[in-house]
Amino acid sequence: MKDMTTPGAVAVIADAEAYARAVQDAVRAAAAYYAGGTSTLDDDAYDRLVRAIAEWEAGHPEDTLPDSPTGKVAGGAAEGDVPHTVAMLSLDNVFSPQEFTAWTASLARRVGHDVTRFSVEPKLDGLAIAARYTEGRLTRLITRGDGTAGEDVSHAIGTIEGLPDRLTAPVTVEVRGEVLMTTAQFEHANEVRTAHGGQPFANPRNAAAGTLRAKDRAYTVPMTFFGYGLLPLPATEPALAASLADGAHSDLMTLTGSYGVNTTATTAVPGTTAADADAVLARVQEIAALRAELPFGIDGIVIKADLAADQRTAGSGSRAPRWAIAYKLPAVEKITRLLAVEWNVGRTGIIAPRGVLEPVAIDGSTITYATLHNPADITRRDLRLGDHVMVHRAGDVIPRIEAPVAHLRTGDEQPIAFPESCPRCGAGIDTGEQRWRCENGRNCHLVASLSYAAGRDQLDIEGLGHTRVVQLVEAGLVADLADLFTLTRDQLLGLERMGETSTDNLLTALGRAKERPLSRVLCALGVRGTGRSMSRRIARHFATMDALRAADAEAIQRVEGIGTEKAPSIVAELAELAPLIDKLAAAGVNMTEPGATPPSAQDTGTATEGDPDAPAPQPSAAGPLAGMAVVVTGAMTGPLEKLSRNEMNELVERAGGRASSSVSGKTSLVVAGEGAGSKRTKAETLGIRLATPDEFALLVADFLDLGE
Ligand SMILES: NC(=O)c1ccc[n+]([C@@H]2O[C@H](COP(=O)([O-])OP(=O)(O)OC[C@H]3O[C@@H](n4cnc5c(N)ncnc54)[C@H](O)[C@@H]3O)[C@@H](O)[C@H]2O)c1
Ligand SMILES: [Zn+2]
Repeated sequence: MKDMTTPGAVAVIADAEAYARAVQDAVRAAAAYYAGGTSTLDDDAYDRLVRAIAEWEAGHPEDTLPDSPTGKVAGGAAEGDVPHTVAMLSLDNVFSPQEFTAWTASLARRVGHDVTRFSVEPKLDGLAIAARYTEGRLTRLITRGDGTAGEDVSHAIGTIEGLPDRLTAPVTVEVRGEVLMTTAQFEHANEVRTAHGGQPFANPRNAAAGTLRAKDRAYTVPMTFFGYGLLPLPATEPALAASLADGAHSDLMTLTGSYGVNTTATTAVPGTTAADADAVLARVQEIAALRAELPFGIDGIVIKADLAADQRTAGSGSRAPRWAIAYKLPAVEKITRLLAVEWNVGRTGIIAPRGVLEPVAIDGSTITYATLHNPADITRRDLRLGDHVMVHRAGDVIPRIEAPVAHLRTGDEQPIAFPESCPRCGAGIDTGEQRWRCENGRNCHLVASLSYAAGRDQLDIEGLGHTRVVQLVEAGLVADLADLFTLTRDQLLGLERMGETSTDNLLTALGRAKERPLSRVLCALGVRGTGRSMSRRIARHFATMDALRAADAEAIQRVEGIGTEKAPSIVAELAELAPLIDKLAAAGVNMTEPGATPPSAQDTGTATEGDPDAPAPQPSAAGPLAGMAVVVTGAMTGPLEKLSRNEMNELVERAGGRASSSVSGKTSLVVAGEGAGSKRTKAETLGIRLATPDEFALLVADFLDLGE
């Protein structure tokens, strides 16, 4: 049972000792939950635990512990010293239309006839409170406590919207209802609380519970009340007392509203009445559908026999009335772990953190990401990597991380690193606002793609660094890759810090870039799923951009490493890039791969002849590496010293081989330079041919200076 505190752990109780521990865990969780602390369990986990406890108790009634949560209001975790005149009970639950229909049938048996008037109200997710009015004046606020007595929280009078200090009539009555925080109130409360150095609350319910019970706080934060009960007090005027005792629930709510108190009737999903189970279920669906848009949380729908006579006949148990039921909606909050934080750059340059979660099922879908709003929010909530976090997801709303469950920290949690430069384009970050923004703003994406295209492994345009790219974009001279190649001398000279020499150097570099092989151009275009080596393979296979663009998905699949999934997306992306490719070609950019020949008609996939199962044609079947899979590892020396790993791979492919990064049984040759480690060892174990950089240079000597 050690796992009991682990969220999501399924509780199966094996023996008396495990049972005792389960009871203790549940009592501790409930105590935190009702006091506004952070429970280490989400509601589903708590409910599972209590169900397991109840199951064990059913088999061992004589061993049931007195502090067991079963059958008690608030699981026995709350208490108080102000007695209630009438017990304040909890509610039993149903989870499906079938269970609900079964409940109405059992209710009908109890009262001796079909109930023909139900009230249907949202189940507000806050905490129950009794508000005592003496001659129209609010005199006392009491929590539900253990159901028979609650805690006096009158200090909160005046901080709860919808619960006026004075009623519109001088009546002596008790209004019962739910105190909650709306989403807006919750956000405000957490801001105020953290500004005072406190830990943020996990969720609005938690915040309402904590706020209501806190005395002598340096600040107050507003909450909201919605009434769902009206009863007489000992001092109530007898005629009123009698009419309250006999009033239908829905009529009492109308009366409560007329006193000036908020009721569920004033919510976006007002309480209504329904004549039978089908009508109730239809209303349940309506309320459930609106859940995600409500300005406050609901965790279900409460259905009550509306007429006082039916309520009286049905009666109540020790924990819940028999004339009312909660139709529970799926939990929208679960506890899971925060594994990593990613920083995504949006269209306008906003840099937003996103939490990567240990996958968790919430309301039928598996959640793996959740928004973290902004960096200030992360700091404010003191979130760390590895933290258990409460994740909230309702409807189609983007899941969000609410708060860390600080109790579950092990000490291994790590601080979350904030980026120092834009993760997409590398520019500085404007951190002046809550939401961080790339200094390139809307140009971020363009700057990033141009900088990438100009990079050493792509078009290798010397002198076109990040700053220069930003300058060109900001001056409005370049709106896409092709614009680079039509820049004029005058345009460049017109830029700040751009003298004659830099201008001429850049123009020369651009001229050289136009001559790069097709593989480099493809890579520069940044087609998804085609990195450097894939671009090389495609270029060698098709030899010309025209041949490539004429190819359909089937033809593209003939390139080794391109499967049925990648092929169509490459075709689609090339079609999307068509205007840019045309523009590049018109600007004089080379669109052919030296040394390669276009596939013959039967290889384009459009022809009907040829064996469709034939293996992909090997690139440059003639080279010394024809048909070989080559892995390069370690530092190159001798004539190969200056070559980057990418250039080495290009060399391999020019010589007819296929460059690969990992050693396997299919590897034909491993070029092992200085400091080659595990790949060399693996090659030796597998008996794969090894070559030193010098040996390899000799082998491919004819192809060595073919490049740029
Ligand atoms: N996470 C934890 O550690 C933990 C611990 C204890 C309890 N819980 C959760 O609390 C729930 C059980 O709590 P409970 O017994 O306090 O209450 P409940 O939520 O099951 O139902 C009873 C309560 O519903 C409220 N309510 C809202 N709208 C109402 C309406 N229109 N009419 C009447 N009542 C309305 C009242 O406050 C009433 O007391 C479970 O869902 C459980 O998961 C969680
Ligand atoms: Zn950027």
